[in-house]
Amino acid sequence: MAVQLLKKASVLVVDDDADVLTSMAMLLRPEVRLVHTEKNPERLPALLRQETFDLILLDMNYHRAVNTGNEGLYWLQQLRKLAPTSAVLLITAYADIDLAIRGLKDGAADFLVKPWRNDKLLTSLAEALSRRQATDKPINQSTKPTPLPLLGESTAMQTLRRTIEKIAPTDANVLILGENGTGKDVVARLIHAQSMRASQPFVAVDLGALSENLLESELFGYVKGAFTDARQDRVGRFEAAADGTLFLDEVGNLSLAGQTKLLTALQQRQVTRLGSHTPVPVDVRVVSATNASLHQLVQTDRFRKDLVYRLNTIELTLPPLRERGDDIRLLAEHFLAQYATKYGKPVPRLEGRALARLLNYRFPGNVRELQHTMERAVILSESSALTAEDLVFSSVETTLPAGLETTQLAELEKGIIQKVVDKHHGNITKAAKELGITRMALYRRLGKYDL
Ligand SMILES: Nc1ncnc2c1ncn2[C@@H]1O[C@H](COP(=O)(O)OP(=O)(O)OP(=O)(O)O)[C@@H](O)[C@H]1O
Repeated sequence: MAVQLLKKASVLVVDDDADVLTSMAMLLRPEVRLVHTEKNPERLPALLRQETFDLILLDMNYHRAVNTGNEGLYWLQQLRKLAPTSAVLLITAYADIDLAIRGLKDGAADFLVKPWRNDKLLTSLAEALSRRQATDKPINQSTKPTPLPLLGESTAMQTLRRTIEKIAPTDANVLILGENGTGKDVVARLIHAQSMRASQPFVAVDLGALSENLLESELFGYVKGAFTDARQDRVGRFEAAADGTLFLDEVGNLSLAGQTKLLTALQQRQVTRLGSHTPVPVDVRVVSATNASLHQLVQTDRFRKDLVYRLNTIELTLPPLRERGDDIRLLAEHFLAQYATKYGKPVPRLEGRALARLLNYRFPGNVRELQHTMERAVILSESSALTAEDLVFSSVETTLPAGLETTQLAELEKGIIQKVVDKHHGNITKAAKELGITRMALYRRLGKYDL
């Protein structure tokens, strides 16, 4: 049945690598009804106005843009508007699996890791088609992926959920603070889903991943001819989010120049595309998030106070996972069940010593780190019980002896930072990633400890 579906399917492959397009076309042509390849994603709007495809294979990395894959996420969002009935499969490099998972949350049907296995690719395509038929409705319908649940029964999480219920419908701008992986993205989506704008777009922009010169064109768009590569008009994220919610992630990473541009757009409630002189009014609700201490950045003149006031009409702070008590167990069991289902295994029982290890660990990467730890453990576990040995943490584990003094803690932190930075030969981005903190936070600590 799945094979028959595939035979009738029309497939669009979008990748700026001509070799990939050629090999995809060769592989797919005998298996499907029609294959169309496209090297330039900018041409998608025109193409999709004329033709519909059952499946779209979308590469996540484009060489022309900064290689963060966000170009891929951007096009995924566009595809959900341009081709809401198509199932979109992402093609990604192994290192970008997190991004692909984000893509799944944003409505992609599945993802494939390069280099792909041909049989696996065909199976994924067939499965995406049958899922699409089974639901009998567009897979990527509208711009509203169902928000993920915000789990947790700790007092902090219960209060947070009540606050979200209260503030979501108010249209006030919300600033979400919290360490990496504490659930800021989940909260932003929940606010949108519970707001009056829920049927309108939710558009996320990762400001931490945008270089200074891309910032304006990404946020405000451009008109044809604004710069060499601007071959046609393109809307920016502000306009794409019109009447909906604009989620500014990692807002603490904005340069001062970027802050001024953002503030002007928010104050005037309008944007001017690069190369144009005509401002366009836009009505967006802004939800922003950062793991930096914005207030500290304000004190040291690295973040504009007036911009903070624009963003933080309501301020939410997500507690680190290590302060959420029994939520660690609750979330661990949730992820165990989730990944056991995903990988077709029976749900393993969490052994007492494994739980103790989880409760003792600091989780610098918070819920995301717990999630990855559980996924890895499910994949690797070979018995019905998950033992302490099955847990592999992605950063250095520190079991703190009782009664440890603050100075000792600082020494310990210094030692860990030194170790991880050395391990990555001074590569701050990689070291910060392993430590589960932002680059800025790592720089601050390097300064603090004189490293
Ligand atoms: N309370 C929660 N319940 C269930 N899943 C959660 C919860 N909090 C976070 N997660 C999951 O943990 C992962 C990380 O969450 P999220 O991306 O929202 O964190 P974040 O604070 O935005 O991270 P970053 O600062 O790195 O952007 C996601 O997969 C999310 O679904």
